[in-house]
Parts: sequence; C-alpha cells; structure tokens
Amino acid sequence: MQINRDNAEERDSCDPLGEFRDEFVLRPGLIYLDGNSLGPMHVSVRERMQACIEDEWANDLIASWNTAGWYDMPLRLGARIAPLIGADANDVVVTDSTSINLFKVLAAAIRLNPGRKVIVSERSNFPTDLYMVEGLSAFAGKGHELRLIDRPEDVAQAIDDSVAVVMLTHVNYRTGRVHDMADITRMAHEAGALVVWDLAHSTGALPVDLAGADADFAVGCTYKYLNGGPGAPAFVYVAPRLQTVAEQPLSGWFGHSRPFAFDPSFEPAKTIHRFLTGTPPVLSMTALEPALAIWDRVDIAAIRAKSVELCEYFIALVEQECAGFGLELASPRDSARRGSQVSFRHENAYAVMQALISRDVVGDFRAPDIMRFGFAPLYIGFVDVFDAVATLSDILQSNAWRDDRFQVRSAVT
Ligand SMILES: Cc1ncc(COP(=O)(O)O)c(C=O)c1O
Ligand SMILES: Nc1c(O)cccc1C(=O)C[C@H](N)C(=O)O
Repeated sequence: MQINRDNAEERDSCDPLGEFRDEFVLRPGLIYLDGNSLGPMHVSVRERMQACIEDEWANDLIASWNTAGWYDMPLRLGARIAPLIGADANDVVVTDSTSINLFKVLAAAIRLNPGRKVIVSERSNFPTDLYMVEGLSAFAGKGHELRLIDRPEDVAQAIDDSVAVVMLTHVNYRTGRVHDMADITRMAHEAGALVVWDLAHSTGALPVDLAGADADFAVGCTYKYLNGGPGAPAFVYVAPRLQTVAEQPLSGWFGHSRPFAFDPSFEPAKTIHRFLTGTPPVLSMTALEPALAIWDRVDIAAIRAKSVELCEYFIALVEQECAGFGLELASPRDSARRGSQVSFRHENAYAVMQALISRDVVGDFRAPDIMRFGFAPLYIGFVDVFDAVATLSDILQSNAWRDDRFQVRSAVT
C-alpha cells in the first residue's frame, strides 16, 4: 500500500461521511481515538440542554412530563436505536445502566429456564457482565454457576443441555473480536438455552441484526459510539415473543401496565415497558436525543465500510512505521472478525499511551498491556490515522514515553 499523507488527504476529500465531523465538538489538534469508551458531544447538545433546563424544567416544571414528552422518552429514544440493532421500534427502551439492564434480562432469562443452572460466558468479557451474573446467582440462591470459556472459538463446546443462558459481548472490549451472533444464537436455541447479547461495542459501530438472529435479549451503552454523554442511560431489547412472559425482578412503577393507576400491587406492562424500573433521567436523555438524531441521516453500512478502511490503514501504518518496537497486534487481523477498534500489546503500554495523550492523540489503556484505539467513522478521518501513527512512531523512537510523568497511574485508565 502506498502510505503517505497526501494519500490520506485524498481519501478524506472523497469520504461520504466527512460532512459529519463538524457536527461534533472536538478541539483543533485533538485526535480522539477513544469514542469506543466515551463519544464526543454533538454540537446541538448545548442548545438543547439549555432549552430543557430553562423552558421545560425551570419554567414549565411538572407539566413537561406531558408537554415536553418526558414521559415517552424511554420508548422514543429506544425507537431511534432500534434500526441500528435490527429491532422494531417497540422492542427497545432506553433505561438505567448496562449493568442494571443485564441484571434484569439475566434474571428474566433464568426464570424462563428454571431447570438449568449454567450461564456460559467468556473470561475476557467486560468484568461488569460477569460480576452481574455472580451477584444475581448469589441473590437467586439456586446454585447457578458461570461457565467461562478462554477462547472465543470455544463457545460451541461450552453449550450443552445444562445451559440456561449464553451471555456474550458481541464485540470484545479488549481485542475488538466479533462473535457470530446468528450462529451462536442458533446453537444456543438448539440446546434449549436463551441468549443475552451485550452490544456496548457494537451499536453505532457495525450493523447488528437481533431480529434476524432471533436473539432473545440484548443490552448496550449509549455513551460510546452513540455519543450520548458521560453516564448516558443504556438500552435493553427483548424479543417480541418474550415480552409478555419474561419477568424481571426490578419491578418499579414505570414497568407497571398503568403506572398512574397507583395500584398497590404490581402488574407488569405487556410490552417492552415492563423492562423499565423507575423515573427516567430526563437531563441525560435530553443530551442523548440529539446525538441519536444524527443516525437518521447515516447509513450504518457506510459506517462499517469506513471503519474497516480506517482500521486496516491504522494496522498497516503501525506495522510499517513502528516495526521493531515490541508492538503486537491484539485484535483480529481479519476485518470481518474485528469491530471498530484496534488494540496493540506493548510491555510499556500504559506509559506509551500516556505519552500519546500528552500529544493530543487520545486512546486508552486496558491492563495489563493493551493500548486500545477506537475509530468512530463519524468524526475520524484518514489524516487523523496518519498523524496518530506518526506521533506513536516518534514517541517510540525518541523513548519519550520513559518520562516519569507517564508512569503515574490515574484511577481511570
Ligand atoms: C461490554 C461492556 N458492558 C458494559 C459496560 C458498562 O456498563 P455500565 O454502563 O453499567 O457501567 C461496558 C463499559 O463500561 C462494556 O464495555
Ligand atoms: N463506562 C466507563 C466509565 O464510567 C469510565 C471510564 C471508562 C468507561 C468505559 O466505558 C469503559 C469501557 N466499557 C471499556 O470498554 O473499557
């Protein structure tokens, strides 16, 4: 491949997604390769938040639940996410955090499969997913156990007739490796198990087809590729065939069939609403809504096509420009098996990443030795990739990362 900056400029100039970059607040000079952890702010958020605070909250107060559409937000925002994950508008709600939604769907799934005690997952899954299973199993007190696979390709052999639930993260948070959703869901169903997909690193990064795969449950974040803001609420999907039978234990009044009947006993809604719990975080949802609106104008297939190109370009450049400095590709080389991130292992990954961040190339570090770079096609271009690798190469060649200030560990890495 011909690798030079002119070539990168040319690719940016004919990028069909190039127009979206100016819709995000990114200070000049910053190369932000961490949108897989926290996406940047959409330009319309400030004004929208201001209007919500001044008009809807300060002025209209309680009336805004009806007049400003606050009450409908969980379903309205869910409907915006639905096309990105292959779901119908009525099958997704925005609510709570991913961890809490996992608890709800896992609890519902084990109740639907009462004779079975095994929950299959991956040791390298994002820890909160495994912790939620541990917490739920201890709370349920029925002897549920986690069966963890060590290699992603071992899912099939872990599924047998003792398995109640297969819970996997579609795109691995460390390596970016993608599971075959349709294939695994089919295998699990054939064995009588239910499937929970965590779409934290998939939604807005690559096309997902939950209905096509006949998935049972899914959860995901909105603060990563959906750019909803820090702590933005998560989403939950429940297959329509399960919405009247799946019972989740966090039976708050927003999940009631008639919340404003103030009935003393709980009667779950017969719709996706039963996966709601309490009052939605209106301010966070207000910031999320304009960030979701952008997806009306974006084709997820175009996002995927550019994401693959950006990642391939990054890998090729790093391997050419940084050879001999101990970097090892930790992500699948095959683009079909990789999400929208590229991870490299390095003995001094933390310090090298800190040095990069100090030069405005922002990725992140995942212990013990992973440097993680996310490529969000809405606002990252080919010149960004070129410049990021030039900076990385300079840091490695000059040993700049050895500076004492890059060795100090912060709480969030
Ligand atoms: C796969 C995965 N699941 C869940 C989470 C987080 O869940 P929560 O928003 O509840 O902290 C993350 C990232 O933080 C993640 O990468
Ligand atoms: N959710 C996060 C947070 O509250 C602080 C810092 C980072 C995060 C993340 O999203 C981490 C992310 N899920 C990961 O893949 O590592």
